[in-house]
Amino acid sequence: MTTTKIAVLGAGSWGSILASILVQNGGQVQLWTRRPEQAAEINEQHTNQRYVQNYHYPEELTATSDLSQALAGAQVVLFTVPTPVVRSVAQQVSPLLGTGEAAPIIVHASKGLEQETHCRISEILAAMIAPEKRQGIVVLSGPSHAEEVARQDLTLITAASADLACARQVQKLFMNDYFRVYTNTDVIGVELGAAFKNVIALGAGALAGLGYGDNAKAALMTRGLAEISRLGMALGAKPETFIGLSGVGDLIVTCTSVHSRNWRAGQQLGQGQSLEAVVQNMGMVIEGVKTCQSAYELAQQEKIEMPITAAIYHVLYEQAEIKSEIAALMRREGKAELSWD
Ligand SMILES: NC(=O)c1ccc[n+]([C@@H]2O[C@H](COP(=O)([O-])OP(=O)(O)OC[C@H]3O[C@@H](n4cnc5c(N)ncnc54)[C@H](O)[C@@H]3O)[C@@H](O)[C@H]2O)c1
Ligand SMILES: O=P(O)(O)OC[C@H](O)CO
Repeated sequence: MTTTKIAVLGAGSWGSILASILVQNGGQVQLWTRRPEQAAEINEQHTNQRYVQNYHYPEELTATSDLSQALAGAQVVLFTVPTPVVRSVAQQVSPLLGTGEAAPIIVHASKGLEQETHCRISEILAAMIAPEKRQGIVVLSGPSHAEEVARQDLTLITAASADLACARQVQKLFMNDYFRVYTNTDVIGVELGAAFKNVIALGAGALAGLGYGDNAKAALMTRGLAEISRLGMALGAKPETFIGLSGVGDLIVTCTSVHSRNWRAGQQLGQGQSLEAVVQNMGMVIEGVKTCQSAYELAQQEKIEMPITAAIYHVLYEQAEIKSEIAALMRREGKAELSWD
């Protein structure tokens, strides 16, 4: 069996742990970080303390701050940088890729929408990397906190692509006894479920920060899923994708786990901290903050009712009080639960 050469771009919590799985599964991995001192820590100490505490990376994992070295001969290129920088990283990557037979499969595992354009990440990658420089584009998504994957807790995710053969290749690369991957062809649904659940998780954290209980959490998740599905379907997603791993699965984990940066950010907002302080103190990406603006604007554009997303937008971008937004949501006129009733 030949070894697959893989470049993982972005050495934060998710990129470094996905790189670790790929090495454990026999891949030859180059992990790229823009910071040479982080590459040195991973190569020499086999740690990445700022992002994943108390974890020892496989000694075969090599990190580099040289992008051309990371990409040399790569058959698979996995983007794991935060959504706001995907475009600029892809712009640096594109000239360094081979063409035809030498073109890699492009994979991404980021969860957001570009704030200014509302683009999904696969749309950004397709725009920045010419068709002859890629075999296909695959999205990896699902309920998966890096901290739990690091301790080899059981994790199930989805590899979605319009090109099912590429999705299957990526599935094979990642599958092992604790990490199970399903394929899906609904790229739009998988990417939108991943992006929008982060917005709802901010709300779930805010409820917890204010002291609300499990009834409120379940209500928010259920009505949040209704919003995600409504907007997702208007944008071309298949409804069944939202009851899968990248939909309700990821919504559950992000709205209920203390590992979630989005949930923790919401909790801190609920406890009265300012958004600026929360973002500054997190030190890691909180995708839901910027994606909330895209979701809000897309809902207006598509004329889709998304009252929870709108309430979160008002809190994040218009300095609304969380309690007044909750009161306004509760006082909305009575509705039928299902839109077809
Ligand atoms: N952490 C998780 O458990 C997890 C799980 C699934 C998906 N994701 C998604 O993966 C993506 C990355 O998340 P993360 O948790 O690894 O974030 P993180 O904040 O832990 O790490 C982000 C990494 O990107 C790097 N980076 C930032 N700007 C950059 C730039 N301009 N050029 C190059 N590198 C840059 C940072 O230095 C850092 O190493 C997000 O979209 C997130 O939603 C995360
Ligand atoms: O820490 P979060 O909130 O970015 O969530 C991480 C993953 O998306 C959970 O599946």
